[in-house]
Amino acid sequence: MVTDGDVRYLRRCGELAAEALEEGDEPFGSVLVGGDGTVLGEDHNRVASGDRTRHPEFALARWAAAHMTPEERAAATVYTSGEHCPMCAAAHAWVGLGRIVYASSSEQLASWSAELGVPEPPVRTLPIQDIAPGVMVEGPVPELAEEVRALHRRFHARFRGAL
Ligand SMILES: Nc1nc2[nH]cnc2c(=O)[nH]1
Repeated sequence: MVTDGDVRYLRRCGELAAEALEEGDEPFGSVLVGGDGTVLGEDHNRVASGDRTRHPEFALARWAAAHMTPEERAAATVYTSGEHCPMCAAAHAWVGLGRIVYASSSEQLASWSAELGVPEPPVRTLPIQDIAPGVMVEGPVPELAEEVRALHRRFHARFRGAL
C-alpha cells in the first residue's frame, strides 16, 4: 500500500526529476530512505555527462553498498519518479536493498515515448519484478504519474535528439 508518507517522498522525487530537466538530463529523480525514515540520499539522472549509466537509482544502490550494512539496506526504501530500468533493478537487488516505490511505471514511459516518437532504448523495458523477483515493489501512483509524464514531454520538446 502506498501511504501519504510514501507520496511525500515521491513528490520530492518529482522535484529532483524537474531539477534534472533544468540541467539537460533526463527527468528522473530518486530518494533513499532508511528503515527509521531518515533520508539517506537523493539524486537525479545525470546522463547529459555522456555516461548513460548515470541513473539516480544506480548511484543510490552503489552508495548503499559502500555505506550501509546488509541489515540497513534490507530495511531501506528507494522512492523514484520512474520505475527502475533493468540495470538499476539488478543493482538494487545485488546490493540487497528493500522496498521500491515508484510514481510512474516503465510500461507508461514506453507508451509515452512511443507517442513522442522517441527511439527505442538500447536496453529492453521490463518490470522490476522480471529482473528482481524478491523485491517488494509498489506503483504506479496515478496522480503523480501524470506529473512525470509532463516532465518527459517537456524534456523531449526541449532536448529532442540531444542524448
Ligand atoms: N528509472 C529510470 N529509468 C531510466 N531510463 C533512462 N534513464 C533512466 C533513469 O535515470 N531512471
